Amino acid sequence: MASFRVRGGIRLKGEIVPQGAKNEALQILCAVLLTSEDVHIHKIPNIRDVNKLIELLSDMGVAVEKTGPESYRFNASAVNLKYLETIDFLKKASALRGSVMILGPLLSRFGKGRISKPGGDKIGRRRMDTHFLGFQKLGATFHYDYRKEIYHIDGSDLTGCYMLLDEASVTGTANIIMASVFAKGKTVIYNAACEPYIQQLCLMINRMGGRIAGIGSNLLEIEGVKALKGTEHTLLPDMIEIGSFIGLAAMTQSEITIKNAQVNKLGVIPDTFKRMGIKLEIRGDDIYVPSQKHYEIETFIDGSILTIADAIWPGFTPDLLSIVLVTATQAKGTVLVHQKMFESRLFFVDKLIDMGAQIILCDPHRATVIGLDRKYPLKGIRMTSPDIRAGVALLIAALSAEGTSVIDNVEQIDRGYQFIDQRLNALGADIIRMD
Ligand SMILES: CC(=O)N[C@H]1[C@@H](OP(=O)(O)OP(=O)(O)OC[C@H]2O[C@@H](n3ccc(=O)[nH]c3=O)[C@H](O)[C@@H]2O)O[C@H](CO)[C@@H](O)[C@@H]1O
Ligand SMILES: C=C(OP(=O)(O)O)C(=O)O
Repeated sequence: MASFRVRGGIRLKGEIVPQGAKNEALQILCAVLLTSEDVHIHKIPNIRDVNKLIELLSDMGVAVEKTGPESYRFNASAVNLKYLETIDFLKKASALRGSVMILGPLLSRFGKGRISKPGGDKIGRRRMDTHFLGFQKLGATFHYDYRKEIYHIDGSDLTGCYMLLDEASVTGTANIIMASVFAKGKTVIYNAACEPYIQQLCLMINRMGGRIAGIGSNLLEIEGVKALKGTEHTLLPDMIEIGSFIGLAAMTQSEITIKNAQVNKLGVIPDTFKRMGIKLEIRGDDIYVPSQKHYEIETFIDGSILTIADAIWPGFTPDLLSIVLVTATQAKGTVLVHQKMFESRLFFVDKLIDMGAQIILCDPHRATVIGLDRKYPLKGIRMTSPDIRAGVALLIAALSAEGTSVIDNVEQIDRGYQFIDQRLNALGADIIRMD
């Protein structure tokens, strides 16, 4: 288990380029299974979850060639379906959440798929009903082996249909889109997730010869095609990393320019941080965050306490609420953070409270933060990173704190943030990785 030793209280300065998006990468990598031709992908982040998925694809027989520092070429013309029967496959697939999205392409191209219960953050119940209900509507049969925790899916003759998803699941929507690209006739998916990464997946499939309409909305229409060809695809910058850098800059009074942020794809993220009083300047496609001693959280127009809550896109992503929460600890004012989607994602606040933050955990979904307005700095402590985003929230807290902190279990952070210690040290931070 690796740890970070962090000396806090240093102001950072400089430019940082966001990595390619983790959650887009996981969808796009699974989509290489849809064709026997080459798929060339750029801006692939060098992070644990993505590397594990690439390794899994390679073990499945996908030819993987690294063509540049952040580029890979994939060819899935010789997928070894026998590998899906092995313990090794089940073990590797269950190491991350994103692996669940190999099911859709396997089902549509080979008529069957199999996967063990996927991993990912332990942030509450993470059901997958939407995925399997969608596959079943297309005509697939589904079987769950409770004892072994293995999902089996079969269906060589999928037929397009109308379906209203029970919830706008992100990975569920990606899976059903990929399952339906070769289905006979038209598939209509209503209540589809429509975040930029899903849009990117649809655009990529259309470049491969797919016929998806309604991209960007929650009503997708997919005309089945016989086959898909190869393509080239560049991932978007990671919006969660961008939001994390905004919070980091505010907390540490740093002057940071986030380069090439594709600002028009960030939805309400910049405005949400602005409502916390953080000054941001959009300069071309960069986000400039000046060094700010104070930032004051707005109230609602009627004077009541601001609530920042997650919602499906175009709402505010749940993956940034831990960052909002930590950033609020040094703001002036009060905010209610409402994590509606996940039920175990706010428990990390006990570490922030130990550091001196004023937070009331109202219930598993809601925490009220009373900002300290820098009257007292947080104090460095030893802590463990419980999940990827809480891990980065703790890192931000440690960077702003007085004294030294140690964060254990930083493998959680490495799941989603590429060389974060080195990249922040390049801006002046003092983070030492201890293996
Ligand atoms: C690999 C990947 O891409 N992971 C992301 C993906 O996970 P993932 O696709 O697993 O998450 P889902 O969108 O399925 O659901 C997330 C949570 O929100 C709940 N829910 C979802 C939709 C809805 O309309 N109502 C509702 O309550 C679900 O029950 C679940 O508890 O999307 C989540 C929600 O943006 C992100 O936190 C994860 O980082
Ligand atoms: C929850 C997350 O990841 P995963 O779905 O892979 O667990 C996340 O990226 O914040």
